[in-house]
Amino acid sequence: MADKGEPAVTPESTDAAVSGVEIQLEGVTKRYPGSAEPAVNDVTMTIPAGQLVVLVGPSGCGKTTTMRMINRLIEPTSGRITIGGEDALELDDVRLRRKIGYAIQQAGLFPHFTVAQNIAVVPGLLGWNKKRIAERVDELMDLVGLDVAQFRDRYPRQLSGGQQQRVGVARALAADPPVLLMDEPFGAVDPITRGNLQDELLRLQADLGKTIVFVTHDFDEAVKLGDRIAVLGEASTIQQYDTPEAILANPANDMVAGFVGAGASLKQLTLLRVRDVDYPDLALTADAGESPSELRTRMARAGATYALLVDRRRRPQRWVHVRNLSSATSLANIGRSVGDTVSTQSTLQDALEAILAEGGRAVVTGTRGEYVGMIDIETVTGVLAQLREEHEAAGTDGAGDTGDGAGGRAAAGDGVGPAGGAGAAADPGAGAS
Ligand SMILES: Nc1ncnc2c1ncn2[C@@H]1O[C@H](COP(=O)(O)OP(=O)(O)OP(=O)(O)O)[C@@H](O)[C@H]1O
Repeated sequence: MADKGEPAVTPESTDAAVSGVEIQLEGVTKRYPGSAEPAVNDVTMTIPAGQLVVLVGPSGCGKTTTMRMINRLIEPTSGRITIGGEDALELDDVRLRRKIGYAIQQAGLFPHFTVAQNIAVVPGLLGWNKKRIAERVDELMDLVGLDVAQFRDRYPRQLSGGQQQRVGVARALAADPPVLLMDEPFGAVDPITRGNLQDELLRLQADLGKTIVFVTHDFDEAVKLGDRIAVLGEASTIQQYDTPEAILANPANDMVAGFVGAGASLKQLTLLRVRDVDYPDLALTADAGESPSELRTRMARAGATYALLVDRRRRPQRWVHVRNLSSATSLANIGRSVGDTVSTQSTLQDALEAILAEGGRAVVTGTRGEYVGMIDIETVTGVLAQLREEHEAAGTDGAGDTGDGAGGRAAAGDGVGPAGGAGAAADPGAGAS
């Protein structure tokens, strides 16, 4: 039988060297002239040093206004903002530019400046010498994945949207500020480029450990990027400020639940990887050199209906059913090929897709593509149940999707092998490999 033990959830820690500083907003309000209602009303929040905090909320709720008060592009009407303990209002322009990088949608590049000149803007304002600027430009282009020789002297119009965004991020990082403000920086690019830019930002942040305030109205982007998410309502009132896991498991109110949307439990699966959970090593493996009769004996002894054929490097090749063996003279060409596999690096969301495509369980491969185990629907639903329990114990009642439908299906098949095959459910003890 498949192992029904509680899956251990052990998300890896992200121990970047922190170069960021804490930002505090205390009772910050912005009233635009002529408006009866404040655009931002009495916001108090702490953005911890070295974390990526996402401000997310509906259009017009005041996200941009809140962010732009941090770098004083907008002056607060009242309240206090400190950056690394210093009052933002008391920072002069030079210190402000050194401390805070700023990246916006469509990059906001100067069209008549080359890539290098765009990246060099802040270092130039700070009075760096030419050599130091040139070195920094090269270093940053490399950091954001732009080939120096190819792109240095191009103009923004000669770049794709994604390349422009990379230049925008490089420019924001130019003076190595501890704080980075990013206002929908990936809002104007196609979904694939957007996913790549998000991955790169996560990679960069793992190295840089900046304090990043990131504005978006895309909740999925917030879940993917945020160490913490602030869900904002009208006039930037904070509806919930917590980790993505906690918000997905326990939306604080109907507004947050609406924003989280359907499938909240399933979204949590993007936060965990296969290597974070216990998946059983259940398949009985064989290589093509073994004789069919030997394998049949081993399968009978283990009570297995299916065996997994692996190549010399233990990479999964095909599933062989016990009934394929009676007439076979060799294992070379029998069975059917292993379908979607997942790696230990895959997210549980990707694993779930493979499990569903494979009818209940999927083969897990290690870093060299070798067989390391099987992950099944019970493992995934067990993780969801455990996350829910943890968050229910910690907080308010969950308002999201419970994922019970998938849990109901999980009880159906215990056999090891390509589920959906008639023999799969009758596989009592495939423990050996
Ligand atoms: N310069 C301004 N003068 C007057 N009202 C403004 C000004 N800038 C923004 N507002 C108003 O303040 C409110 C908040 O705007 P803000 O741009 O901060 O929202 P947002 O959440 O960033 O919106 P979006 O997601 O659409 O960019 C809106 O009602 C907007 O109309």
